[in-house]
Amino acid sequence: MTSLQLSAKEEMVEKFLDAAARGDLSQVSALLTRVPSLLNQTGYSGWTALMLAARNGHYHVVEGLLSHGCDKFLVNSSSQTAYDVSKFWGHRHVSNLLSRTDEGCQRVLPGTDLSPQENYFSCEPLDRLSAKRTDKVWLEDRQSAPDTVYLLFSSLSPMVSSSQEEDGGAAAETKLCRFTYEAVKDLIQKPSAVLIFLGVERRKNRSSSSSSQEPPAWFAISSDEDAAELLKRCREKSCSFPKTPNRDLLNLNEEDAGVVAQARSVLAWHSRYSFCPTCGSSTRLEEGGHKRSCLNSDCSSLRGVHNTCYPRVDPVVIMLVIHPDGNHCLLGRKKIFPAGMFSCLAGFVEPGETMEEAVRREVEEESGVKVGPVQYVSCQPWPMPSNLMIGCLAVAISTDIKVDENEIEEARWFPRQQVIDSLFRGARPAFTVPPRQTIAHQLIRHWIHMNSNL
Ligand SMILES: NC(=O)C1=CN([C@@H]2O[C@H](COP(=O)(O)OP(=O)(O)OC[C@H]3O[C@@H](n4cnc5c(N)ncnc54)[C@H](O)[C@@H]3O)[C@@H](O)[C@H]2O)C=CC1
Ligand SMILES: [Mg+2]
Ligand SMILES: [Mg+2]
Ligand SMILES: [Mg+2]
Ligand SMILES: [Zn+2]
Repeated sequence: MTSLQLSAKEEMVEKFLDAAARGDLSQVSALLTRVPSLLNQTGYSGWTALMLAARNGHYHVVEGLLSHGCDKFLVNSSSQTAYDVSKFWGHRHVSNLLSRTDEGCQRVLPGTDLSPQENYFSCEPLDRLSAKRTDKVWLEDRQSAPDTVYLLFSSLSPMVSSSQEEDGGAAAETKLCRFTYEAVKDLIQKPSAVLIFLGVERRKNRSSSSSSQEPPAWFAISSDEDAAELLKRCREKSCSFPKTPNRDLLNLNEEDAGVVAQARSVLAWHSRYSFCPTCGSSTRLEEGGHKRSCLNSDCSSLRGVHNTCYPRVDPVVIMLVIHPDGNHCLLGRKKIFPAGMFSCLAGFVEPGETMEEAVRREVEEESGVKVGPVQYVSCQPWPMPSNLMIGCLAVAISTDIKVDENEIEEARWFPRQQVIDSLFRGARPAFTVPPRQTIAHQLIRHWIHMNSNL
């Protein structure tokens, strides 16, 4: 392609984007009829036509672009979708249009913003088929099927392969290494191995007529064989078992992260509950690795249903506390945080406590601030080892800060503008927010978007 042709093409893209930004629906439609490939193009700014129309509140252009089938989940360099942009600039009619995912659901829950909250570790690419966990014959059959996928874990880390940037920079992408039955069957047979049935792949195209064949099943195996020996099984050179899961497991794609959220939590439970918590006897793995039953026939855990036999989940509340003036939020830092980073306060829910009370107690314990209303926003599985992070917004009813120095090094009220600078502009922010994969980041973002039209 000559430079002349290239610039003509670029000119066409800019013309199209300009029409969308100005709200000129007839020009947008005319250009799309001539050049349909313009639909999801980005210009110099990195914004699509949908983002620009959403930025300026042009409802009919947004509607027109959606009817042409444009991709509403594309993001700009600040990781904002068109929906985020319209919410930020207060164009509620446009954000409602962009968030409409299922008209039927909105009739049942009127007024609810049903745009999916996409927290990292929350994606469910597998159908867990929990009813099949007790079907030993089916499980054994799936174990040895040629299309079955195995993930290999060592010390609670999955084997991954990382592609490096060409200039030797940071790891660009981390992928789970997948193995066949033939490649790992010797490991499965070892008595120390722990095997977990994770589920079967969800069919992408449900109407597909080739559905008589079962979709591939996925298993996780934890092995105590030497990690260096295990790595020799992988053909890719760049494979490893990450050493710092809190950091390294955040570079997976969303689907792999969703699978790891389940596998790592269940394996962590096995590694911590080797013996029966009720009587201390040995236990046996059952139900595709989702249950441990006591081998002592007199044990009371064998009578009735006992939660000690099933993988545990620890609920944790995590909250963004908003100042009574509506314009500041409370963030704190632990000593272990990277320099300059502040995050939402968080704490384990205690027995016999509601989520709202846990929010009020933890905030007061850690910062001395009293909290009134609490509102649930979204949640996130956090497999270090098995937390469910329950994300809330909360409104403060007192503002003096007195930190619990055992847990928090510093807590401060941050003005909205400083938070916006940290999230989006980042030239010289007063502080840094946690990475986008954390629900803490998403809660802070949610508050900024929610209030952008005040
Ligand atoms: N995904 C995210 O955005 C974030 C995730 N987290 C996670 O939330 C967890 C809880 O937050 P913290 O502020 O540390 O809680 P916290 O404020 O309740 O304090 C932790 C202390 O509580 C005690 N504790 C009570 N129940 C516990 C349990 N079930 N397991 C372990 N310790 C327990 C221990 O003494 C521990 O040192 C962290 O471990 C961290 O992994 C925390 C902040 C952000
Ligand atoms: Mg805490
Ligand atoms: Mg605490
Ligand atoms: Mg606590
Ligand atoms: Zn027992």
